[in-house]
This record gives sequence, C-alpha cells and structure tokens, in this order.
Amino acid sequence: MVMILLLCLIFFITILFFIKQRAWKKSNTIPSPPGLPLIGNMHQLGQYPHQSLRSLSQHYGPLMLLHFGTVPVLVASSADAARDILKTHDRVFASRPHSKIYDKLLYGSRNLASAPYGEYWRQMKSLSVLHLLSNKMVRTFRDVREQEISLMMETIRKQNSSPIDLSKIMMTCTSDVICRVALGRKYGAETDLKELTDRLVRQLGTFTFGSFVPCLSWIDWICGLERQLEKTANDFDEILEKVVQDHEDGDGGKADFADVLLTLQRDKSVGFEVSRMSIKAIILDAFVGGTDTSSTLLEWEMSELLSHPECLKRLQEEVRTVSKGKSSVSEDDIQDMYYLKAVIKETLRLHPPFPLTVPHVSTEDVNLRGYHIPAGTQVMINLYAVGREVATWGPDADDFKPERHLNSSVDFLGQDFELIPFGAGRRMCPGISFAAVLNEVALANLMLGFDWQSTEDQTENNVPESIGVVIRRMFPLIVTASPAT
Ligand code: HEM
Repeated sequence: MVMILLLCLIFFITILFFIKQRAWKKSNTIPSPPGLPLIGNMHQLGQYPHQSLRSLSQHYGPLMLLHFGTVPVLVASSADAARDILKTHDRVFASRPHSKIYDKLLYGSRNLASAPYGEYWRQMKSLSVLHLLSNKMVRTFRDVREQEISLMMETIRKQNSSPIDLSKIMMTCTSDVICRVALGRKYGAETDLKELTDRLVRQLGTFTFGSFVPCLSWIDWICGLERQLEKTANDFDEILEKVVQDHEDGDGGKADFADVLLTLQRDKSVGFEVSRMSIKAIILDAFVGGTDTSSTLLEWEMSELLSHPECLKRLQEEVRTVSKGKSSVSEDDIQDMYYLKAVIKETLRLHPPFPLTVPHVSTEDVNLRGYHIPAGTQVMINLYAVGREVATWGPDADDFKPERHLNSSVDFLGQDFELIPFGAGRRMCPGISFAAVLNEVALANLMLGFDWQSTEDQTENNVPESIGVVIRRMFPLIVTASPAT
C-alpha cells in the first residue's frame, strides 16, 4: 500500500514538473540546462554550486533558468546581467524568498538579511545603516579593532616561528571584534559563541527537501531537522536574551550595538516601534553576516599572497615604507597603501566570501533582457562567476594579479558591476565599511610585523575550497611567522 502511494506521488510530481517546465518554456526562451523530474537541476550543482553554475553559464549564457527541485531559479553570471537585476529592476528583485529554515533560526525572518522587501525591512535597514554601521559608528570602534589586532599579533609572536594555524588565529580576531562591537564584551569562556555561530551558519545553508519539493517536507521532519533548528535557535536566543538583559541593567558604558538599539527603543526617536525581538534579530545579523565573511577574506588574502611571493614582497615593502619604522600600522596610514587596496580587491574578485548572493525573489512580473519573468521567481547572482568573467577581466581572469587594479577606478562599492562581492542595490551589504576597515588594518599589520613562510606545497590556483554558504579554504592555513627583518 505504502509502495503504491509512493509511486503515485512520484508520478504526480513528475507530471507537475513537466507542466511547470512547459509553462516556463511557453513564455520564455531563457536558456535552461535540461533537468530531471523531481530534482530538476540539483544533481548538476555538485559540492561547489558557484563553480558548477559558472561552468553551466559558460555553456548556457549569463542568464539561465534552473530548477532546484520544483522551484524555478534564475541565475545571473555576468556583470551586465547583475546590473539589469540589481540596478535596472532593483525594486522588483529586492525581496527574499520565504524559508522555513530562516523563520526558525532568525526570529521568524525578522532580521534584516531575510526579511521580505517592505516597510519592516526598510525600518531595519535604516537602523543598521544609520545607527549601527554608519561610517561614524565604524570610527567609534577603532580602539576595539586596534586592541584585538594587537592581541592577534601577540599570539603569533608567542609562537616563536613555529608552525601556527593562522586561519584559527585570524578567525578569533575578527569574531572577537564583532562580539565586542555587537555585545560590548567577548563571550568566550562561558559560552562558545563561535561554535554556535558556526552551527547556525551551517544550518542556514542546509539542503532541505521541503524548500525545493514542498510535498516532501515530511522527510525533513523524519530526519529530525526541526528539532536541530529549534535547539540552535533556543541556544542563541538564550545568549541574546542575557545580553539584552545585561544591557538593560548595565551602566551604559561604551555604546555597542545592543546599547544603541535599546536606546532607540526607549527614546522612540526613529518613528517606529523597535521590538525586543527585532533587537535580537539585528544583533544576530552581525554574527551571521559578519563573522565568517571577515575572517574568510583575510584567510584568502594570506593564502594568495603566500602562493605569490612577489606580491607578498611588494605589499610588505609598501606597508613598511608607509609606516616608517612604527611598530604597528594605524588606520590613518592605510590611505596611502595603494597596493594593499589592490590586493584586497583582487582577493574579493577571485574569492567573494559569499559566492552566491542570498537569494532574491521578484515581487512583480518583469521583462528582463527580453524575457518574461513571473512574480515569485527566485534569483541568484553568481558573484564568483561575475568576478572571473573573461569578457571584463581578460583571459587571465582566473589569475591573482593585484596590479590590474592599480590604474583602475573599479571599486567594490556597488557601482561597478564587474566587482560586487558585497552585492549592489537595495539589498547590498550594510557592513561594507565595517568589514573593509577591519580587513585593511588587520592585513597591513600582518604584513608589517612578520615575514611569512607557508608550510604547504602551494600550487597556484589549486587550493581546495570548503563546502557551505561562506566559502573559505578547505584546510586551515598553516604557516610560520618570524619577526620582520
Ligand atoms: C568581507 C565581509 C563581507 C562580505 C563579503 C559581505 C557580503 C555580503 C553579500 C554578498 C550580501 C548579500 C547581498 C545581496 O543579497 O544581494 C550581504 C548582505 C548582508 N550583510 Fe554582508 N558581507 C560582509 C560583512 C558584513 C558585516 C561585517 C556585516 C555586519 C556587521 C554584514 C551584514 C550584512 C547584512 C545584514 C546583510 C543583509 C542586507 C539586506 O538583506 O538588506 N556583512 N553581505
């Protein structure tokens, strides 16, 4: 009996799949790799969807329609296609698809990153952009950055030139900065916030049957997914609830994110209600959006520099010349470090920490590059493919060559669509200044303080990538660092 029911279900889904594909084909001729019933194109994504999608786009073009299960997903893989979506039709594509996982883990999607486009999202974006991550706020946390970077340098120094896990040390530095800025202090000893953030980010990227083949969502339930998500959400909420409580009872020292948000809630000065849940959800965004991305960027920078000793040498010379014998690089010194900025841009081009943007969804029917796109279509921009597009970056697009940025005005601020590692348009990353200044000053200090040696046999372009939403190195970067000569 069960077998017959299962066969009927598979038959029904297959019919539904072909009807859906036919409906799309009628109104569109968007190039579309052929898929399989039930799973659509999912079997073509492999372990590294950003790489597989790039390969598919080389065959099917910069705008492709795929099916993840029964869900149609438009994938853009060129600067022009990204511009059409994130600039020309930005408003139409500014929403996020509904996700049960986001709902469970992120306070019913009341955080900024997964809130659907609308009034609530606008309110949360203005809180983040104007009150938490503005240039002025970023400047006020200068001493936090300097202290944590100085601690990182001390940790490396203490190893006395023996091999160190640089990935771990850099991760500790960036996550401690975010923790202090968001929560006012480090929560290391009593709660493993790092482990919890890792778990949450991992679960946000979990494949679920329910998301792509809704009638199979019972499989997720049988696998115990709901229970796991609930546990993570509860564990994080317990910490955030304690943080908010501590701040309410606290002495109002240096204003961290929790303080700022509680003040805005009390003053009612922003013109809308700021709920306790919104406060916790916005703080959570800083951990989810900022922790892994910031350390991943540093990790790829060091990794690429170690594979390209001539670039490492040139950067060290620049940093040491500009710093003129000082023991550390200050944020004021960075302005004159042009090669440093070129190294950062080149790393973001080749290794955008989020290679596929958080999915967008269209809220109206729209004509995109001559194709009819119905409301409710999910869209992903393959930032990895955009950064490596041969048409814009040339035949050496896959090579690490910071020099290409030296006489170019192309920047990652969301105006130049060939380099958009932080996205662009309404949904662009609000943490860009925060991330950029932390990254610049951390990398410059690593260059000033030490001479570096890789312990690996570094073959160019051959460093394996991790699996997940944020793509870091598969294996930690083990190096030796001796005091600069
Ligand atoms: C190297 C560091 C970072 C990179 C590469 C990065 C990249 C991105 C990207 C690609 C998006 C998605 C854009 C889209 O959907 O089109 C995004 C969104 C977001 N990022 Fe970042 N990010 C970084 C650091 C940060 C930091 C430090 C924070 C906060 C402290 C942050 C908070 C957010 C938030 C809240 C969103 C969602 C915005 C929205 O949906 O309106 N990010 N980021």
